[in-house]
Amino acid sequence: MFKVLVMDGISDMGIQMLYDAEDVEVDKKSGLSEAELVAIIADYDALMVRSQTKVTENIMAAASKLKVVGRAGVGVDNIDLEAATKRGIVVINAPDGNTIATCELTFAMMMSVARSIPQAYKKTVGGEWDRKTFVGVELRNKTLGILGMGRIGSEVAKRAKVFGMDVIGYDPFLTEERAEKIGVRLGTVNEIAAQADFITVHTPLTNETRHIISRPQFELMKKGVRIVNCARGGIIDEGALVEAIDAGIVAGAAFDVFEEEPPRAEHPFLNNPKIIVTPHLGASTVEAQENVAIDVSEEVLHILRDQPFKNAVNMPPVPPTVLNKLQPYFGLGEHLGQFAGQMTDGAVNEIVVNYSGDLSDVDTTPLTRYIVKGILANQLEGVNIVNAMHLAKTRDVNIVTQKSTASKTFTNLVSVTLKTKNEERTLAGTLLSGYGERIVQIDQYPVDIAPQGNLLLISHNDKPGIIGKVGTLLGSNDVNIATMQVGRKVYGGSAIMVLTTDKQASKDVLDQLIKLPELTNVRELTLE
Ligand SMILES: NC(=O)c1ccc[n+]([C@@H]2O[C@H](COP(=O)([O-])OP(=O)(O)OC[C@H]3O[C@@H](n4cnc5c(N)ncnc54)[C@H](O)[C@@H]3O)[C@@H](O)[C@H]2O)c1
Ligand SMILES: O=C(O)[C@H](O)COP(=O)(O)O
Repeated sequence: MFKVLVMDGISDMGIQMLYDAEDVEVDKKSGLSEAELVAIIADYDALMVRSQTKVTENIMAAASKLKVVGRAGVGVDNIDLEAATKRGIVVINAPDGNTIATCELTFAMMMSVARSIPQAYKKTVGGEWDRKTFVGVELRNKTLGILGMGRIGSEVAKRAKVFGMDVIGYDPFLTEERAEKIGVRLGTVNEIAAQADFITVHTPLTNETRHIISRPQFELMKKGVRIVNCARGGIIDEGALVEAIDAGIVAGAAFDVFEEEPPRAEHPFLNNPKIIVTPHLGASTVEAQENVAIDVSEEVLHILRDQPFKNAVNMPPVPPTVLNKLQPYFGLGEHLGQFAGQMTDGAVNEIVVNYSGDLSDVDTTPLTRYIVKGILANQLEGVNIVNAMHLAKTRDVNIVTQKSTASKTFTNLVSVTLKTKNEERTLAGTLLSGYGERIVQIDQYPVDIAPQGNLLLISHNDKPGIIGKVGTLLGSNDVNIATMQVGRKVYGGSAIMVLTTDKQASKDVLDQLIKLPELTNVRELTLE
């Protein structure tokens, strides 16, 4: 039974599939401190949060069973991604579900700041009938500058066009073709600052976007500009904004998000009549909350059940077409890794993976993760496909991927070479239609082995009678041989023998084997 901890009031309707799942037990909690979470998190396989719960390194360190943190929303700045990756915890988000809700709040804020709706409301309910103070501006024929033209920025642009606005967009990843398609002119941050009547930001908060609008940009702005932030606190420099309002440059601002949330009582925005504020409500619609909770619940179930998932934040996304093609090879990749890792002595400093045939025209990075996982699992505990590459990097293991279109014999072939200071070992495998995974080469020897269970990898000198000797010795020690493969290049030269056995040979049996004069090496491998 998997235990899922659902925090932050995530929609009950959205997580219904978790309640319905027979292999899942759901606990709903909210408002827990870091210490309280640390105390209970070891019980859980999955944690689901919105933006309130900070999923810190301390929480991850205590989360011995945790496989996944699901963020029911877009921003993952409340989750320590590095700590999660290090521990092999998948972090997923729900990137699409709250786009429209946030876009619509942005418009509500833009119109509110254009017409001073909150200020007018406050006076009216206070008994004043003030029709002089609140003369606003229209959106029509105004220039809207948008920083960040992703999901939300693009939806804002579309609606702005309908309002008759001229839109300038800035986004390093926005191509001219796409900008043209959505009717947006491309501009730099400073061009937007100089030309816009309204500016709205829709980027994540990163080192590049922190204070992307600050004093130098406010100095370029037209008098009467209005500023909206429904993305993340810190993208716009809060102190510089207040200065620009005081200097008469900015006529009004609307903020849903703050550098520190919730803002302190003395925050300068809270008593400034030109600034309207909401408490991070962008995603707070019934529809958005249901959408994100459904999306994240589906993904959490996939991860808990070891099924493929798509929205991992701490792993590159895998397009469905690529996933469909690669998925059948994941088992082979992991077994090749386990086999190669166990047949190699010493610290691996380079892993060379060559994909040929059917696999040469697809992004094989996800498959490489399975191979690296298999290799490292021999030396390290807690390796999985999330942290495998990270662990390899922290151990200075160089990973080289090569592709070759033609495989002489097989329609697909994956070869793995491990290099250490003293040796270089190669293993190759294929997926045969109707036969499944096969290992077809060990170093220079052609073989045909199903990679599973207990294996004995024996190097020997090719002499008559040696197979019988090994068989007799194992039989007399009650180790039943299930299959046997012998590979050699030339008669009488060095050769290998690969046996699958029904049970593991004991240390004593391995010692007896290596004493046979024809054997040069004996190694026991276990594939899971
Ligand atoms: N207020 C809320 O409740 C709320 C709700 C949803 C999303 N958000 C926030 O809104 C932001 C945007 O969400 P989205 O779903 O559109 O994300 P998205 O990933 O679709 O779009 C972000 C865009 O920002 C662009 N970008 C990145 N760095 C940039 C830079 N230096 N300059 C300009 N553009 C840059 C990216 O190329 C991308 O196109 C996120 O920070 C998200 O957390 C807030
Ligand atoms: O990044 C997001 O998705 C928004 O900031 C929404 O956050 P919330 O889930 O706490 O409303």
